[in-house]
Formats: sequence, C-alpha cells, structure tokens
Amino acid sequence: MTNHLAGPVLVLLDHAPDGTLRAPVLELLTLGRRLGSVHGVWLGAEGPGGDVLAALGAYGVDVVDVLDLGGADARLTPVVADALADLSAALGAAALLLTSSFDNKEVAGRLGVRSGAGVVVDASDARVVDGRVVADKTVLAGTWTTSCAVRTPFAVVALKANSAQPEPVASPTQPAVVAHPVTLADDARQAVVVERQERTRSDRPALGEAQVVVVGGRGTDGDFSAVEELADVLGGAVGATRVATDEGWIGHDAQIGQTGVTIAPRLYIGAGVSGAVHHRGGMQASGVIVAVNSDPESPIFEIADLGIVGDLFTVLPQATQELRRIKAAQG
Ligand SMILES: Cc1cc2nc3c(=O)[nH]c(=O)nc-3n(C[C@H](O)[C@H](O)[C@H](O)COP(=O)(O)OP(=O)(O)OC[C@H]3O[C@@H](n4cnc5c(N)ncnc54)[C@H](O)[C@@H]3O)c2cc1C
Repeated sequence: MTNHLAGPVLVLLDHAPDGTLRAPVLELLTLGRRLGSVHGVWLGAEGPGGDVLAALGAYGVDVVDVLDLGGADARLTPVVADALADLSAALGAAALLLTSSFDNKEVAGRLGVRSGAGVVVDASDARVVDGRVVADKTVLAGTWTTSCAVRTPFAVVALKANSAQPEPVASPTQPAVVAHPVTLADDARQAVVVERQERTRSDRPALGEAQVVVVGGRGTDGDFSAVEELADVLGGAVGATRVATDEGWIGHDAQIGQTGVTIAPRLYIGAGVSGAVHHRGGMQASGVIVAVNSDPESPIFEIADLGIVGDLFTVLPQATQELRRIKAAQG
C-alpha cells in the first residue's frame, strides 16, 4: 500500500502571455506534491523567467520540463495533447494535473485517447489510494460527491479552480530545468490559427478562476451596475443567469449553469437570481452562497448559507459602501 506515485506527477504550468503563472496552478502544485515528485511542464522554448522559477521552487517543484513546440501554437489543443503525450511517455509519468478550463478539458480528452490514460475532469480533489489516483468530483448539481479511481498507470486529472488552498513548502526547492524538443504528429498540425483579436481586457479575474463571483439575474432588469460595483470592491468576477445573457444584458461567456460555465468560488453572491435547477448545476459547489432576492419564497434560499430578503438595488449598494468603508479604514 502506498500513498505516493512512483513516476513523476506532471503539472501543466498555464501562464499568461507575459509569462506569469495563472493562480490555479499553485493549487495544482500543492495537490501534486501529495501525489508524488512534481514536474512543472512549461509550453514554449523560452521557458519560465527567474521569478516564476522561484515561485515553482517555493511550491516544491523538483523539475521544470520546457517543451519546445518548434513554432507550433500552444493554444491549439491537438498540439498540447500531442506534446504532453510524448513527454509523459518519455518520463514514465504517473499523473498529469491541469486546470479544468474549456481548452484543458479538451486536451485531457485528446491525451486520454492518445496515451490510453484514464481521465477525470472537473475534479475537486485528488489523492493516491493503494497506488492509484483517486479524484473526487461533484455531480448532479453539486448534490453528490463521487470518487473516481483511475485504473490505468497514467492518470489525467483536470481540477476546478478553488479546489485547494495553495500552500508553499517549508524548504523551497531549486527546480532543475530540462529542455525537450517535441516532434508533433501530422494530425496535430491540421488546424492553424489564422487570426487573433484580443478582447478588451477587464481587470476582473476570470469567471472560472475567481474566488468571489457576484451574479446578476432577471431581477437586475438589465442594470448590472450594482452587481459590478460589488464584484469590484471584492476583487471578484461578474456572472449571470441565462435570462440575463439571453436578454443581451451581458455576454454569454458570463452565463453560469447547465448550459454555461461551472464555477466553485469560495463566495457566490446571487442578486435577483431565483436559483432554478439549470443555474444551480453550475454554482452549487460554491463554498459560501449568499442570495439577495425580494421574494422570501425564492428557491435560491433553500441552498443559501446567508439569505437577504430585499431589493438588490438597495442591498448591494449598502454592502458595497460598507466594504469600501472597511477597506479605507484598513488603509
Ligand atoms: C435546457 C435549459 C438549460 C438552461 N441552462 C441554464 C443555465 O445554464 N444557466 C441559467 O442560469 N439558466 C439556465 N436555464 C434557464 C433556467 O431554467 C432559469 O430560467 C433561469 O436560470 C432563471 O434566471 P433568473 O434567476 O435570472 O430569473 P427568474 O427565475 O425570473 O428569477 C428572477 C428573480 O429575481 C427576483 N427579483 C426580481 N426583482 C428583484 C429585485 N429588485 N431585487 C431582488 N430580487 C429581485 C425575483 O424574486 C426572482 O426570484 C436553462 C433552461 C433550460 C430549459
């Protein structure tokens, strides 16, 4: 019986175009250490900068594997899956952890097919039991937690953001950096990016990664200003119900639920949201659920940790004002 894997545990180091690590990666590194010896995998021949290497050492990474994709585009999932399949085979890796974004889930699926690995996506935890990776995930609108044991020697687990508390190690490591040239199969190059247009950036965190999400529903009647102001004072993201996105009050990428994004922030605040089953499916795994609704019979109060019966246009500005006051007092 062992609770550590023999082969390396690869962690895909998702990073922003400026080379900074995306926040959920630190959670993966924390979880990865519990499974075995962690190799960070960096896509792009330039490798991580000094600050990033120091951060990886602070999280106990033993080796950083730098994959030179030979000019292929690291945003294309067949390219990433192909490169990771080669690396995992070459290193005899026991597991790969990656964040459960849309793209990474596709990478996980492709990698599973390519390498014969057992795949678990949208997981909330992972551990080793009797030499096997076991991953937990919430299902059926967050009402059940299931544990999935991966029966193959190589496990691929995509973990949802906010699944673990990032914890640095007591004694930082000095990760060895190892470069790997990658030879991509022809079918990994069948699609190429022909044009890119960057959207206007918001300073808010990405919806799927945010620790705090403030959500507006039909009750906003199209005025999201109170929702946005509360999100901003909390450093959170803005989400919406399908009614709000269908009405065109906010983009479809903000939709949370069965046909939208699944989130599990530490704090969810729903304003003018009824808590329909299709919406719950995407948010019920949130840590603390706060609901502001003028109807005391609204179903969202069944799942709320804190329910406020009131008009969102009164309650939200009061909360925002008070939070601003507290922040100002704290300097
Ligand atoms: C196949 C399918 C898939 C779906 N997928 C999704 C999905 O992914 N995500 C999703 O969200 N929905 C989805 N839906 C729609 C879902 O069933 C609900 O219709 C939707 O979630 C309701 O949105 P809502 O809570 O904003 O609106 P409503 O249900 O109309 O609720 C509005 C709430 O606002 C309250 N309110 C009104 N005014 C105020 C005020 N001033 N202050 C405070 N509270 C106020 C009301 O009391 C009410 O409870 C799907 C439906 C189907 C059929």
